[in-house]
Amino acid sequence: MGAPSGRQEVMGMTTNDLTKPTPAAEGTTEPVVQLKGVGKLYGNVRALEGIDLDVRPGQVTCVLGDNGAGKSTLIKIISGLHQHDEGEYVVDGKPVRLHNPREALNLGIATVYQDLATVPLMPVWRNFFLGSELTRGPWPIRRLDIERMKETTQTELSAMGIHLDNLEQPIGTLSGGQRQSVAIARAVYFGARVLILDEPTAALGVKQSGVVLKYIAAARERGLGVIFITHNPHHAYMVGDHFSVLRLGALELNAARDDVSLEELTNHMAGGTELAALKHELAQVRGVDVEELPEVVNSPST
Ligand SMILES: Nc1ncnc2c1ncn2[C@@H]1O[C@H](COP(=O)(O)OP(=O)(O)OP(=O)(O)O)[C@@H](O)[C@H]1O
Repeated sequence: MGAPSGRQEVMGMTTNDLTKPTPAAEGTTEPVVQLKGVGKLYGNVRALEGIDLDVRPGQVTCVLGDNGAGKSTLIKIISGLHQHDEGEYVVDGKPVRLHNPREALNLGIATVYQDLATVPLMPVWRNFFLGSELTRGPWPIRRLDIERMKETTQTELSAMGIHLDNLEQPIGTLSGGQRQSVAIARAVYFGARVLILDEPTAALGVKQSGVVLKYIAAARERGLGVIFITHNPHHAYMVGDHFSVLRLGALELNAARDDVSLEELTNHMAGGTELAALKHELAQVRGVDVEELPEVVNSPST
C-alpha cells in the first residue's frame, strides 16, 4: 500500500497546489448521495453490479474507468436519466428513485456534460442564465432583466475565481477549459449540492485541464460534493479525495486518498494483471526493453 503522495508532481504542478486537507475528512460528514450495491441491466447486458459510492460535501469522488466500464451508466442513474435495477440509491439518508433529471436537480444534483449545452454565438451572461432568465416588471410588460443577469454572472464567476474580460463575448470564443468553468459556476449558482462532471478534461490540453481542475477544487472549497468522471488517473489524483475504479461494470478499487498512491491508481487504470501478462509476452521478443514499461504494484484491498 503506498503512502499518500501529496507532493507528487503531475502536469508540472505539485498536487499540493490543488489539494489541501479537506475540512470534512472522510467519515466525519454524512454523504449527500450514496449508492449501495447498485446494479443495472440493459436487457441481457449487465452494465453495473454491486456499486457502492459515497458523495460527501466538500469532497471530490473520482470515478475512473476505461471505455465500456460503466461510467456513463453510473452518471445516468445518479442524474435521473436511468433507473437502477438493483441496490439502493440514497439521497440525504433516504432511498430515492429518480424519474428524470429535473427530479435530480430539485435534490441539488446537477450534471455538467462534456458536450456543454451552450449556444456558442450568445454572450457569456446569456448562456449563464439560459433557460432560467431573470425578468422584471409585471405581466404583460415583463422583460429580461439584462443588468441583473450581467451583474450576477460577474459576481458568480468572480466567486469561483473566474475572470473574463468581457461578458458580452460569445461563449463560443472561450477556451474549452473556460467554458467548462462557466458551466461549473452556473451549476453552483443554481443551487447544486452535488456536481457530476462527465470527463471535463477529456478533450482538453494540459493547460486547459489545469484550469478545469482548479475550478473543481474551487467547487469543493465551496462545500459541494463533486463526482469527477475521468479516465486520467493523473487528473483524478490532482483533486480527488476518494477514488472508485470501474472495470466491466464492477468496482475494482474503492479507496480513500490516504490508502492509494498515484502509482497504484495508474496501475489500476492500466489494468495491473493485463500489464504484467503483456510484459511477460514482450520479454520474449528481442529488442523490447520491458524495464522501460511501468512497474506493476500490488493493489490495496478494495
Ligand atoms: N442502452 C444500452 N443498451 C445496451 N447496452 C448498453 C447500453 N448502454 C450501455 N450499454 C453497455 O453497458 C456497458 C457500460 O457502458 P457505459 O456506456 O456505461 O460505459 P462507459 O464507461 O461510460 O464507456 P464510455 O467511456 O465508452 O462511454 C457497456 O458494455 C455498454 O455496451
